[in-house]
Amino acid sequence: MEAISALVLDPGTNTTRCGFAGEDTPKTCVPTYYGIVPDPETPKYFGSLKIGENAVSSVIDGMEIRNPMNDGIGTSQLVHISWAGLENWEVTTEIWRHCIEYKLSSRVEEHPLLVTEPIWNPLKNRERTTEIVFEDFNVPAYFLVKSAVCESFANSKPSSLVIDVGHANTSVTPVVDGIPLRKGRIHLLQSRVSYRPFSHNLYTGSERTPLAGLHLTTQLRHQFSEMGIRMTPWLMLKSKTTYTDLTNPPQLRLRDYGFQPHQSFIEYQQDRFIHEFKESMSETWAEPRSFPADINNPGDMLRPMAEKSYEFPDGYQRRFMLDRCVATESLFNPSLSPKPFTGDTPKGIAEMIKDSVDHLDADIRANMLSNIVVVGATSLLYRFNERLSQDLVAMFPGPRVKLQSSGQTPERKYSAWLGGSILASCGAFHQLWISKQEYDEIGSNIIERRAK
Ligand SMILES: Nc1ncnc2c1ncn2[C@@H]1O[C@H](COP(=O)(O)OP(=O)(O)OP(=O)(O)O)[C@@H](O)[C@H]1O
Repeated sequence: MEAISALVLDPGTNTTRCGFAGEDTPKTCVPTYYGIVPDPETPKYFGSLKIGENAVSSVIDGMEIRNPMNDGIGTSQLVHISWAGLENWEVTTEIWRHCIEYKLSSRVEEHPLLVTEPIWNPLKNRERTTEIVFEDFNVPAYFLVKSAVCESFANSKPSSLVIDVGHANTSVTPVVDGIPLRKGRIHLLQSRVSYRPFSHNLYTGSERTPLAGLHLTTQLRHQFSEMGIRMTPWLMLKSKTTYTDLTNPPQLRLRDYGFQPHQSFIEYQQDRFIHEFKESMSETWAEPRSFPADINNPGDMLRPMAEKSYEFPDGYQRRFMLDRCVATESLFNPSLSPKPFTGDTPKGIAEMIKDSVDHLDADIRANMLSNIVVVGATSLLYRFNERLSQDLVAMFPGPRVKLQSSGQTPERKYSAWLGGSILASCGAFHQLWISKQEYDEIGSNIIERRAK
């Protein structure tokens, strides 16, 4: 009889990844953003849900685009408008179900399920996730693992300082022997497994900042609108004429849908070309001297920065040089963000890492600094690691700072999923699964007892 492989679900802010344990990449990667169309017939969600790449890109009258994640911990934006406290979990459940049952064509009740979570996930969310997998999905067995632990395993470095540069967050998590360190204590992956007890007085040090992919998108959006660029998404254009003079743009020929799509839908579609710009044009400033105050007069550079041309969806072509680095520079130097922060300005990524390392027990500091694992899709920015390494070497001149990142794009993007896939398929992990029977006996708090 063919063995039933476990499923691995890695919910991120931008996309939710799912696939079978033991494989190298997730079978599916679905947007975590969803559409909601007002529909009096479906009061459960206060509208009908549209989940998946095609659904959220369909032009539907009144469809609003939302994201059930807020702050990376599975709470909904809806909470902020205070009329649908629990709807977020219902939507989250539907997105997970869509990944497993629709995209993987799998019967979820037949597979053990491993789910990844951020280190800052609060207990109520961990318990809610446990309820969903046992009550709604009826899985035979389940486990919840910290993303940073998965990422350390995916990079064959169970002791490492994991830097995850994602969509809504960039986080730093020290992991020692597969155990993430947080708030003064070691969070044991599972008490029954004999992870080596750690005797240091550790009161460190997972930190996070919103300086990540979404921040870059916001900064680029601001930069483009300051330049006077029309932000018309591809999907809404009937045809385009190429032009280079912003003062004399050709008339736009737009598709006529018979209605005006919802503003959130338009912005979601604008994000598509902004993401493309980020991925193909943006570059990280990694010169020995600081980023020039006047980008039009940069002075001497170690190596000249190539000019690159980009065509916006409406046909506007523009050459970009140092302005390709303005948004990315704000990841390290947030006070230079083109769009200022409304609240306190966060610390730059390198400074955040320094805070985390400074709180580490002196015994392990050097080990962490020479085992820095950089993951997350935003870390794919051109010269990102070079810049990060440069800043960290300046901050820690003594110890040997060594960054490690996979050269393979999927491994960098899906690192947490891949680590989950490795863990869930290894024999020793089998004793960790929480069974349905254990859940029935103890309830959702089993997660706190078995997977801290
Ligand atoms: N090659 C690239 N260069 C720069 N940015 C990229 C690249 N590829 C993807 N991104 C950006 O990375 C972000 C998604 O990162 P990732 O998939 O790690 O996030 P996530 O896991 O969904 O979110 P989070 O970890 O914050 O919960 C998006 O903002 C996307 O535009």
